[in-house]
Amino acid sequence: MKKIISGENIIKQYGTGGEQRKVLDGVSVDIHEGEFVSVMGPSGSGKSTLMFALSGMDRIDEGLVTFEGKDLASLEDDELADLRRTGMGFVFQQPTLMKNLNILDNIILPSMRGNRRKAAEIAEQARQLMQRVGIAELEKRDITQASGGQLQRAGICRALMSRPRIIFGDEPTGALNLKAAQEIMELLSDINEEGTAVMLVTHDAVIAAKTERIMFMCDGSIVDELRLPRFSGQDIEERMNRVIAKMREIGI
Ligand SMILES: Nc1ncnc2c1ncn2[C@@H]1O[C@H](COP(=O)(O)OP(=O)(O)OP(=O)(O)O)[C@@H](O)[C@H]1O
Repeated sequence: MKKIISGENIIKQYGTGGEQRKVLDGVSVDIHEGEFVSVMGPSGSGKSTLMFALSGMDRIDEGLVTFEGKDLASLEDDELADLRRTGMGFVFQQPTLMKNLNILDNIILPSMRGNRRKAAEIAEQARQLMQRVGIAELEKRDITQASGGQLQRAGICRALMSRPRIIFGDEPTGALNLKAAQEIMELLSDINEEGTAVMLVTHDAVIAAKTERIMFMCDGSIVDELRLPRFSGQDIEERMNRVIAKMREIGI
């Protein structure tokens, strides 16, 4: 499988002078086309920092991160922003939607910037995505008139507008109730099955157990990894037990 993102010996530190602390301490990781990956680990172990480093949201101090062979450090800020906008999609715990826009406009807004496609074409694509994720009827609604799960679906539509190669999700189900979280995971799994790689950061063993490759982080390093077959919807308990057993083995 072709690599989409490759990180080699990534070091990221925070602080100044003698107070510097390596939050990523020489992490190497590859994400391949179509992979469904999650990152688990204790709070503060560096999961979000790793996601920010691999997606170019944050500059690293040492090491190398490439996206489809392109060294992110060689890109100017606007080139990096362009690459993120066209090649990557982001889904956070709370979708950052604007209060003065309806849901459709929120979804299409980022696509209107620097895009030569016609507005009607962009809106049509957004409508198709809304249909696809089951929120077609919410087009004109204000964001205060939708549930957390519906807003997260809108956030996913927005992330999919550029037809990204990879979706990064930082606790994308963290603010949702169990049913909405399950539905969002099913949606991400379907999107992944259609060919988009997905990388999630999660604290939740049930979420991680639905992915196919779980990386475990501890103190700024990836200390272990568990590979699982594609989730069929049947064997969640056994998968969770494997995740939990691995966490016990590592001691996290
Ligand atoms: N901008 C920053 N400045 C200083 N320290 C930071 C900054 N961002 C993160 N850190 C520190 O880096 C460490 C790793 O943070 P990170 O958010 O990557 O952890 P995490 O594993 O995602 O944690 P959580 O599960 O709690 O979200 C933490 O100790 C955090 O306080």
